[in-house]
Amino acid sequence: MEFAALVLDIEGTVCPISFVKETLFPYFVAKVPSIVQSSETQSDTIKDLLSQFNITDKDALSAHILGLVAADKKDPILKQLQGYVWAEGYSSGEIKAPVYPDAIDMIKRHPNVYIYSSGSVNAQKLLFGHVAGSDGSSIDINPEIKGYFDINTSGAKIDASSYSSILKDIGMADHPEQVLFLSDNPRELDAAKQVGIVTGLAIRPGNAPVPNESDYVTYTDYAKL
Ligand SMILES: CSCCC(=O)C(=O)COP(=O)(O)O
Ligand SMILES: [Mg+2]
Repeated sequence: MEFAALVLDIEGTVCPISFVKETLFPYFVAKVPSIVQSSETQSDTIKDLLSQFNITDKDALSAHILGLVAADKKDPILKQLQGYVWAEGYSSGEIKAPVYPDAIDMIKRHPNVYIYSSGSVNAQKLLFGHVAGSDGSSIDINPEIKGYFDINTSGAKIDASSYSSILKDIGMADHPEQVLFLSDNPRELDAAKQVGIVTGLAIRPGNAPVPNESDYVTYTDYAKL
């Protein structure tokens, strides 16, 4: 096996960007106004997250949250809140995650797979716990994943220090050259490369074009990983 550990981004790497932008985000956006308006009756977790925005006026709070989503801000409070709201959609069966079949195979095949996404760890576990099967069923591939990292546990994905922290957490601080990080975002790859991690640029339908694509090792599928 070429790499001792794989660290995988989610959006644009193991599932299409369209799933996040056209399913997950709209589901959340549709729920925000009613959740904010009825915040007193929400779970303690949601109440606590809403209070962390420090905006008391409900209309202003809704507008703020919706603005963060529209701008695709990787805000740590927003990202946690989204996970709790998506939970309902996953458990009702309304949301199933279209993880690429070759990504599922890679995750099942490789013994040391870790996830690092801006989506919260809670949201990551929901996604991998409700993967769309070819027969319309929902598959849980969490047992195949060794660990999860997000911007709360490890920091922003464009900061090199986040990758140092992950290397330490997965016991690979002395062997970054044995770790492969896959992402569709070259800024994330550049940050990981700074600490010696090997990087791979995911090229998938719907991903943003990367003008300097030839500077990266590219993967259009994960059959060889
Ligand atoms: C649990 S994935 C939800 C997707 C999401 O909220 C997001 O911001 C995707 O970011 P990524 O780092 O996976 O590109
Ligand atoms: Mg991504």
